[in-house]
Amino acid sequence: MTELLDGAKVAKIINDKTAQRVTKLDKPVTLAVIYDPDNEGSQLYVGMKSRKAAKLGIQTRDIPVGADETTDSVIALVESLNADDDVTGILVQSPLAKGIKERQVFSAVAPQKDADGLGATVQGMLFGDALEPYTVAATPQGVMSLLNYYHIPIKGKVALVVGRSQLFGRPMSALLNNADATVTVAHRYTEPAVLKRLLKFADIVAVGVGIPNFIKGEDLKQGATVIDVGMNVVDGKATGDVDFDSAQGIADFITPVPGGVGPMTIATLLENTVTLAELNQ
Ligand SMILES: NC(=O)C1=CN([C@@H]2O[C@H](COP(=O)(O)OP(=O)(O)OC[C@H]3O[C@@H](n4cnc5c(N)ncnc54)[C@H](OP(=O)(O)O)[C@@H]3O)[C@@H](O)[C@H]2O)C=CC1
Ligand SMILES: Nc1nc(=O)c2c([nH]1)NC[C@@H]1CN(c3ccc(C(=O)N[C@@H](CCC(=O)O)C(=O)O)cc3)C=[N+]21
Repeated sequence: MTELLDGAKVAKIINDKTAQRVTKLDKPVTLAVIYDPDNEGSQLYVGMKSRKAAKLGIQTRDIPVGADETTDSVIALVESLNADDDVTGILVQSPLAKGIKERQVFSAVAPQKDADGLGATVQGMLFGDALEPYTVAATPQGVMSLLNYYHIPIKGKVALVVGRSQLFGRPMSALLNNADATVTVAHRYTEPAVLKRLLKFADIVAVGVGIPNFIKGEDLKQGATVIDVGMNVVDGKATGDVDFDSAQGIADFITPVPGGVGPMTIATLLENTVTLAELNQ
């Protein structure tokens, strides 16, 4: 039997707590969101984030940054938000317009305002398993919350992360390593035959590559836990990177798309934002 990891359900629990925490603060909580207005995905996801934030009592300040901007001008914008006492957290929605060096912009966000956990300082703290509080990238942190909610064992397990982006794969592998899994990271240059062997060996598989139905059930280990981060549109439908139907009966646990990792990402971003408000009040 394959059980669903219900991200929509767990996100609601986190969101209810976040809304409660917001009411206990004496200052408004504001998330500034920098995004490319010409990118359809960004329009969609930024809209979803802003609507959910409003429901939880978090204000958002959506700031469009188009192709006429430069890396330097966007960094200057981030620096003005770093210095703005009315801004609690900053999110730089990926991808920015071509030509703007995204990772430089991520790293311009002050660590105490890094709601999405993508800057070099907080990613370094994650890599070093730092003892001080720091924010972690919303998507992989949301995956950890989901695994923990369902009491999926991580310590001593074999984990395979497919993809190594700043947003997902790199921080996901660090989190699983910090949680005492044995972690392998696969990417574009991983030979397909090698990937197959790694998949057969992995107790936990977390996939974020952006290729619909890239991972087939037959390649998984019997009893695996499968985390599907992929968010592709096929025939107008949200479709993951894992072939959901063929994983039935093979995986013990799997996240659905939609209703899995996506809602957890948004809930974690807003949870991070209120945490920053509490730490910096
Ligand atoms: N549900 C959610 O909350 C979120 C969903 N997403 C979704 O997750 C997916 C990935 O997003 P993101 O990480 O930002 O994407 P990127 O394009 O930044 O990264 C994709 C990664 O996949 C790797 N890759 C590409 N082709 C292959 C292959 N054939 N075999 C193995 N690895 C491969 C790339 O390797 P290399 O580094 O070598 O190029 C890269 O590391 C997308 O569908 C995106 O929409 C993303 C963030 C949040
Ligand atoms: N700095 C940055 N941080 C991000 O976290 C980030 C980003 N950039 N760029 C783009 C990706 C994508 N992303 C999603 C978030 C929620 C859903 C989500 O909630 N999806 C719904 C379904 C939506 C639908 O049906 O279209 C679900 O899975 O249930 C999806 C995708 C965050 N991203």
